[in-house]
Amino acid sequence: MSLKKTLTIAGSDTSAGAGMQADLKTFQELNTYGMVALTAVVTMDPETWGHDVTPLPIDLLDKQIKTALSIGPDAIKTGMLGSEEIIGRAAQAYKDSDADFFVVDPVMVCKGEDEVLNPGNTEAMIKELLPLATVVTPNLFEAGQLSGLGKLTSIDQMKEAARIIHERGAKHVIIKGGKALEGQEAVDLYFDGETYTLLTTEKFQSSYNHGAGCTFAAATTANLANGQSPREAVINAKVFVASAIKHGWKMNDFVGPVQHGASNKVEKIEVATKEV
Ligand SMILES: Nc1ncnc2c1ncn2[C@@H]1O[C@H](COP(=O)(O)OP(=O)(O)O)[C@@H](O)[C@H]1O
Ligand SMILES: Cc1ncc(COP(=O)(O)O)c(C=O)c1O
Ligand SMILES: [Mg+2]
Repeated sequence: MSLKKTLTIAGSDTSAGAGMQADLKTFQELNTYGMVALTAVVTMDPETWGHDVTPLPIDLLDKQIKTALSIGPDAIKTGMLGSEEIIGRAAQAYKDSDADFFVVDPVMVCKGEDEVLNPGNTEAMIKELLPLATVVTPNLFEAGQLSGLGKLTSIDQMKEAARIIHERGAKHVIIKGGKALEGQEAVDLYFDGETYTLLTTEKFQSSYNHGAGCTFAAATTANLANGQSPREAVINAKVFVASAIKHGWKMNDFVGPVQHGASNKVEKIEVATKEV
């Protein structure tokens, strides 16, 4: 049987835990043929690990998308897009493709929420990406922005945010409580337009989880391409990422990436589900 093809439109994280590197590693672990159209390159200052984002020329992105679409991806994922123009290109790429699935990881900032957002990007994601999304995978902060509710701190607020994001066109919404939601467990909320389901694992160490979000969305993309329903795809993506976080490792004094292959090679973490 031939492999399903998965395409990420995303940035390069030179430290290789997140971004298109995480996507490709995950696509490979989950038995798809992973492809990339690169938007930007993120480099780090070795002394401070301060991030520097260098966008690629837009015509180079256009050429990559044209090449990748000619190969025929079955599912497309977006990661760091960075500008309204690129958000528009990602939306158009999905429309121009024959892909059946579009997974939008609405990356707004790399880590934390202390950086200034570009409000134009959020507006463009709401207008151009959400109406096309098979699944959208915001973290707590991004869900607050996409819903317009601001800071979210409870499951009830996450449900309200998921309802609004669904109303804005995303067919399936998963809000990652993850490391940001208080408590002993890592809780994500899944909404399919009818039912709210909590997906829960133990909360593992939070120091070495760089790339968790990208890995989760990439696993969802590969699972959809391989025929899983959106519900199965997100549950199994959480198995994949929770295992990767448990076995995350210290890279240097600043960062530790998840271990993308842990679910296949070390252990599979169980995910509990509960309707709320
Ligand atoms: N410390 C942790 N232990 C277990 N799971 C976690 C932990 N931190 C995040 N996760 C899970 O990893 C996935 C990615 O979430 P998160 O790290 O919040 O995303 P992002 O990297 O986009 O901010 C979610 O399924 C979340 O619940
Ligand atoms: C290129 C790129 N994309 C996406 C992200 C977001 O990563 P995460 O999976 O931690 O949300 C980062 C963070 O460093 C990045 O460098
Ligand atoms: Mg993220």
